[in-house]
Parts: sequence; structure tokens; C-alpha cells
Amino acid sequence: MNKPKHERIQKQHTLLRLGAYLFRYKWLLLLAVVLTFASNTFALLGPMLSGYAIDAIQPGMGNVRFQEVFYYAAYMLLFFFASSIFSYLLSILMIHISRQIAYSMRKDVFNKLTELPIGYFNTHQTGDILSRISYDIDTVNTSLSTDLVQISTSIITVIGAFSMMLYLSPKLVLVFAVTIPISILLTKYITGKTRPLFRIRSAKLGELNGFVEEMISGQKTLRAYHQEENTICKFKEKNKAAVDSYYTAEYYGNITGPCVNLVNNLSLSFISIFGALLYLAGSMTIGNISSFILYSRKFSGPINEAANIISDFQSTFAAADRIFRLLEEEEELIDEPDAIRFKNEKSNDTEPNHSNQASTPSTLSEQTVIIEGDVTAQHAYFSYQPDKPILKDINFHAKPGTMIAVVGSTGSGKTTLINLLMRFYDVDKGSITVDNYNIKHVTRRSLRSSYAMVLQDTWLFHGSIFENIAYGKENVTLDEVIEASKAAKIHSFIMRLPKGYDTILSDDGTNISKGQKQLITIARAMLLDTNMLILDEATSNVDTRTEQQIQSAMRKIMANKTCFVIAHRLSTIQNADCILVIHEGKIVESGTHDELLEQHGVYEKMYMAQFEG
Ligand SMILES: Nc1ncnc2c1ncn2[C@@H]1O[C@H](COP(=O)(O)OP(=O)(O)OP(=O)(O)O)[C@@H](O)[C@H]1O
Repeated sequence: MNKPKHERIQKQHTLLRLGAYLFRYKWLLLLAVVLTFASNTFALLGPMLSGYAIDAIQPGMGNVRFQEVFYYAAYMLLFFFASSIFSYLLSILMIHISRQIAYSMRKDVFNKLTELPIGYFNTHQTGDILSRISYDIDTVNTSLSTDLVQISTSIITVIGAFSMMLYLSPKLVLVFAVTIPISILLTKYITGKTRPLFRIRSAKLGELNGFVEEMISGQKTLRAYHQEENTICKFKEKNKAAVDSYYTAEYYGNITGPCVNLVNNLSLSFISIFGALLYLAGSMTIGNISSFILYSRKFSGPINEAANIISDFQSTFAAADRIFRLLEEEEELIDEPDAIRFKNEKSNDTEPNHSNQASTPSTLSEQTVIIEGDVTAQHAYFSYQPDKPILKDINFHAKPGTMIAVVGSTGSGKTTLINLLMRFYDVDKGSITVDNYNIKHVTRRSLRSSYAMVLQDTWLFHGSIFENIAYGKENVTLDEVIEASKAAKIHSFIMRLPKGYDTILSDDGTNISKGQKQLITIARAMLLDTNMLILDEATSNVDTRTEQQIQSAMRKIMANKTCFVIAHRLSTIQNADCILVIHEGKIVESGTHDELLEQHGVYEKMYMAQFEG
């Protein structure tokens, strides 16, 4: 498809989607149309009344019909007053509608973010996503509250003024009409040229936000590596690009108004000359000419403004386009209609349970099953990008309640394996099963809630320590939270804080140490009644003594839970039931610590390297 056609289709699509949002408020919009109509009709009567008032003034002192002049002036005042009131009500109504639309759009975008596959966040800058949810939605919102009114006002005014001009003098309309096509063509030409500039403007701003977001989150690294000046330089470049694209878009966007204005002013000279001739011929009064000129100004005004509105609308289109592109991103595939739902043995879930024979695959009509946590991978393959296999022929069997350690060099595929267990991604070939149920046929939500997970990059949110630990489980009591904290060896630290469990963690928990953060996330995971646990470098930030304490507590809590542990420090996984050694995406060795040492292979080399280190 050629580019202009594609752009046109894209524009129509954006317009349709925007229309769908507007349609939700159809009755309010109908009221807005009525108010616009009323306000503009009253305003349109003004010039006619002014013409009548002028015609009541004849040359010579005694010839002014004051009564008539006052009569028309009073009506003019009344109509303009009514027009202003309706116009005010209209603005209030449009602000209300646009606020509602901005609210729904933000809600939709936010909900969408929770439905997008994890991969989306790997390929899109956070700042750019933030820019869409804040700046782009704001742009659309402002445009809807002002531009829509202006457009409808313009349409009514143009039609109304043109009809009045026709009524006053069709001949003079012919003279005036010469300049209309010129101004319309000019507007069309300039807006066609400027449309892409507005799209670039939004994209550059998104890039700038992405950069600033990266810079803020990486402050420590930035300073440690003395990148301040370098970052400032890069920021300057991006800031300049954003400002330049803004300037270019506005520059060309605003050129339309004055150009069209010039053409319209030409018409004023023509009307004056031909109006004078018609007056001499006796076919028009001075009042008529005055009214005609006022209507011609009213007519040209919206055409001038239309150019500005169009340039505004172009930035709205660009912003709306970015919002809808995000909303149209492919979501995580929906679960199969008859997908199985896992239920935790210990959970208080009251939903009926049909199958208790964990190792017997249920029929698909039996939706909910209790699982024990028997995890098997059979000839599993996976790649993030086509033709770039990351995991190859992965096979293992984790019996319920056992601890499986995954070790391997950086980039060997350990985290990817965890991603597959949680179904953040699906295997390309082969299968992963839990209690003999292929996880492809299990609802993602129930599968994920069968695991407790502690990740390398601890994530805490702005809230109390209690809320942070209780995250993910409903109706948790303080006693339960304390029990989990004690097991995670963080209770005594929390109790030493002036506000204990009510202490508010600042954004991302920056007011406590990394190790303490990690212990809080471990307490959070311990609180969940799951059959399976994933610890991705979970104890990497705590000292060896605390780590040993945590491990012993975990062993106790994890009795009968299947646990996957990714660890770089091999000392922490020596008592694992099975260690999987991954090398370049393949499991090259597996067995207990002693068995692997006896094999004198990759594991032994890794172990000796750490031991010697
Ligand atoms: N989202 C992604 N898109 C494309 N490639 C990816 C993605 N995530 C990881 N990879 C690639 O997959 C390979 C395995 O990455 P993975 O994160 O699983 O390694 P890892 O063993 O956990 O490493 P580390 O010990 O450093 O955490 C790496 O080569 C990495 O570059």
C-alpha cells in the first residue's frame, strides 16, 4: 500500500476510535450541539440588526430615527447576551465531556498495560509509555474541550453567514466567492505538508521522556561512571530535537492562518468596490453593505481559525494515534476457553474442586484442580526472536517438595527458564507440565498464583511495610505478616523502626538497604500459600550469615513445596535435591552437588573457580 493511502486509512481509523469514545457521551454531545446552535444563531443575528440600525440613520440632523436605532440596539444586546450565556454553558459541558474521555482513556491505557505481554516492556521505553498516558492524553483532552466547539461553531457560522450574505446580495456573494477556493486550497496544501511534522513532534517528546526516565532511574550508575556531562550532552541533543520538532510543527502549522487571512482581506477590498457600485445602482442600502461586510468577516473568521484548528487537530491526531497504537498492541494471548484452573492446596479458595488426583490429568470439563507441584520439562525449546534459539531441548523433573537449583554462566538462559515456568512466554516446542497438566492448557492467572516469586530486582511500592509484605494476598492479619517476617529474618529490623510495620517505604523502598528490601520480598513470598516457589538470586544482597538463617527458615516453610532457585553463589545451593547446569541454553549436567563434582565437568569448574576465588 502506498504511504499517503496508508496514512489516510490510519487517520480514518484514529478518527473512528476517537469517535467511539465520543459516542459514549452521545446525549451530552447532543446537548452540546443544541447549545452551539443556539449560541451561534443568536450571534449571527447581530450584523443584520446592526444593518437595520444603520439604515435608520439617514443623512441630515433631523433624519435619525432614534426609536428604531434603540429598538435594534436593544435586540442586539439581548441576542449577544443570550449567545454568551449559551457559549459559557457549552464550554462547561465540553470540559466535562473531555475530562470524562481523558479519564476513560487513561483507565483503558492503564488496564491495557496490565494485559500486555512482558515482552512489550522490554522493547518500549518506560518514559515513552508514560508520555502516552500523560502528555498525549492531555493533548487529546484539551483539543476535545476547545477544538470540537470551535469546529462546530465554525460550521454553523460559515453556513449561517453565507446564507445571510446570499439573502442580502447574491451578486456581492459572487465577488466574495472568488477568494474562497483560494483560501481553502491554501489551507489544504499547508496542512497536508504539516501533518507529519506533528507526528514527529509527539515521537520526539516520547523519546525525551524515555531518556529522562532512564537517567533518573540510573542516577547512581551515572554518577559513579562520571557520565554527568555526557548525559547532559545527550539530553541537550534530545531536548533540542524535541524543541526543534515542536518549533517546526508549530511554525508550519501557524503559517496557514496569516496566509489565509491575507487572501480573505483581499475580498474585503473587492466587496467595498462592488458594494459601492450596487449602492449607486440602488440595489443595496448602506446598512445592507455594512451587514454584508460583517457577515463576510464572520465567514472568513472560522476559515482562518479552521487553519489553526486543523493544525491543533494534527497534534491531536498524532497524540491519539500513539494512544490507540498502544491500545491496539497485541495482548497476552487469552487462555483457552476450557483452560484448567490450578488451585492451591492450602488456599481458602471456596471454588468447587473437582479433581484431587494430582498426577492424573483431568478431563477438560473438570476446570479446577489441586496441584502438588510436580514440574516437568520435556524437550522444551524457546527463542525470543525467530532463528535465535535461547533454550534448547530442556528436560528436567522436579518432584513435589524438592529444591531445584539452576546454575550457569551469565546469559546462559536461567531467567528465561523461569519466564517459561511462569508463562511470561510460551515454549516454542516441547512442553512444561505441572502435575502432568501441560501449562499451555492452564489459566495464566492460576498458574502464576501457584508460584511465589522473589526476583533479583526487588520491587517495593510506596506504602507501609505491612502493605508491601501483604501484597498479593487478601485479608492478611498482622500476625501472619509477623510470622512471615520472622521467618525471613526481617522482623527485628522492622520492630526497631519507630513506626514498625506502619513505616512508609518511599518510592521503590529507597529508604532501606538492598538486603532489607530483599528480605521484605522474601517475607512477601513466604506469606503466600503456594506449592511452588521461585527464588531468582533471592539472597544475593544479604550477608552469608543471614542467608544461612533464611535458608534454614525457608527449608522449614518450604517443606512440601517445589522450589526453583537461581544462584550465582554455589555455596547456597549445595543441599539442593537437583542442580541443573545450563550452558548456552542447554542443560549440560544435572544431579546433586556431590554427583556433579564427581562428574568433573562444567559444575566442578564453576565450583572450583568460586572456591578458589
Ligand atoms: N526480552 C529478551 N529479548 C531478546 N533476548 C533476550 C531477552 N531476554 C533475554 N534475552 C537473551 O536471552 C539469553 C538468556 O538470557 P537470560 O536472562 O535468561 O540469562 P541468565 O542466565 O538469566 O543471565 P544472568 O545470569 O545474567 O541473569 C541472553 O543471551 C539474553 O541476551
